Amino acid sequence: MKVTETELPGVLVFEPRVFGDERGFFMETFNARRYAEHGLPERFVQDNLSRSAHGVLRGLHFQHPNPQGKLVSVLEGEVFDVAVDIRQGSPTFGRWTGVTLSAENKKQFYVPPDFAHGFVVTSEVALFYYKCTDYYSPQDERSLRWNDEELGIEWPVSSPTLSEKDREAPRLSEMGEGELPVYGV
Ligand SMILES: Cc1cn([C@H]2C[C@H](O)[C@@H](COP(=O)(O)OP(=O)(O)O[C@H]3O[C@H](C)C(=O)[C@H](O)[C@H]3O)O2)c(=O)[nH]c1=O
Repeated sequence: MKVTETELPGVLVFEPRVFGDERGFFMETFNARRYAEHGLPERFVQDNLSRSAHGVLRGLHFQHPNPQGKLVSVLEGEVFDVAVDIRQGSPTFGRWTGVTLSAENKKQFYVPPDFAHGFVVTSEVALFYYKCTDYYSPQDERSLRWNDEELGIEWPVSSPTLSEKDREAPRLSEMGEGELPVYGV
């Protein structure tokens, strides 16, 4: 398995080994012991699957408190996936990193707890599958504006389809006291 670090410490790209033959292919999509060797928690407690059409952007979302780490992948189609460091006091606070995930490249992206996460669909349809290190906690769910100028995320889709919640999300600078995680805590 190939593991690539990004410019944000802890945000990693995984490329699992793929065994192809005349029947098709086989790959292990998760192995707690092996992924823990690269710093991931062994405990993932919830798996999610969403299906979206071209141009749909889900995010930027995070839970605070009770943050979720997410190991994300694409089973059908292609997305541009983004992680944002929102930890107050972090040396990379407000920085983002993105990666193209697709059924074809079979890449996985690890977004640690206390990072905001979102993706936009760049294929006709995308099936988005991910593992979470903690449970969904609706009262802790927060949104961050996808096109916050201070983040400057270079989304490959200029006019995405958003939920009302995401359309109305605040900018990072508009987040109130206690709404953001603190680095090192
Ligand atoms: C996330 C979640 C949602 N729901 C329910 C709540 C709503 O009635 C419905 C749709 O939720 P939402 O519009 O928040 O779904 P997404 O926009 O895909 O949200 C996700 O999108 C970005 C990419 C993320 O990283 C998060 O995992 C998550 O926030 O599913 C649940 O029942 N359990 C869950 O874990």
